[in-house]
Amino acid sequence: MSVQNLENKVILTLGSGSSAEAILDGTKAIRGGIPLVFPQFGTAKNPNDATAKLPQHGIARSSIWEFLSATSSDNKDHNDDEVTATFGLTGSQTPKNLREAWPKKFQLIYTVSLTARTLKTSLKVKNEDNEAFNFHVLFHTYFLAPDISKVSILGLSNLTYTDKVLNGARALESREKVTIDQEVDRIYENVTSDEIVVDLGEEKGNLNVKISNTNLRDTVVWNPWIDKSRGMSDFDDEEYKVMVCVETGTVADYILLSPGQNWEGGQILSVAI
Ligand SMILES: O=P(O)(O)OC[C@H]1O[C@H](O)[C@H](O)[C@@H](O)[C@@H]1O
Repeated sequence: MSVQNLENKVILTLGSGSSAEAILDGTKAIRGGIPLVFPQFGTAKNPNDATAKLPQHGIARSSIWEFLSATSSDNKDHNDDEVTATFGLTGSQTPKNLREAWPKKFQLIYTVSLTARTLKTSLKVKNEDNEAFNFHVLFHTYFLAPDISKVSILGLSNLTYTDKVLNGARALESREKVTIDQEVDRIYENVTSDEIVVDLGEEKGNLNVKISNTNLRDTVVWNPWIDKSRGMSDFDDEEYKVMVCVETGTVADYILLSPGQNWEGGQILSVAI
């Protein structure tokens, strides 16, 4: 496979990675791509948390964002070309039910940059409220893979994880390569390696995607497997065989942001060739 083909494949993988059953009319978050989780991952554990009334994964993935800008660079070596788009969301732009559930004043700026080999996504959070607030953030990236039995994830060994499939049991990852042959839903904490590698097990030459991050602490690995897939109306029953989510964020603990302060974090997906 040539570099160009490999790159096309990556773009195709990332760009077309939504479920055949995904709902695209805005009534539900799209099951694919990179849904943005903010300010709550899952649902709040504690009924006293300020985010306790929010639905699963919060506000950002089911709000309509405002397009802010687009820029592109045109270099001699087109491999260096970069296209960047920014999008904004404020508390007043979120659907009424979500605004009422979490009535904080905030501003989000989401920046997406694409080069031949990389996809960068970065989120800036500004607290425009009078009080500090807590939030989680997560880039819930779906990867399309030819065959889940050939997928492995590197860079997670020796990390402590919370296993949501086993009711939140905690354990230490001993494997160099994390593979998937059953339902997996784990939060790996304090990911010290700047580089997680998702080996998608391409048949003609391996397709590896490297994930590096800025200012994020945890990595979630998720595959719903057979029963959960059947229970999801916006996911085909067989699609668990061709996908994995490897999600970069800070979700084990909240990030506390004081009034007037900014926080920024992001991920870079790159083709490791
Ligand atoms: O079905 P959704 O709300 O999109 O969530 C999909 C999945 O997201 C994360 O990976 C969570 O760890 C899972 O527990 C959850 O099932």
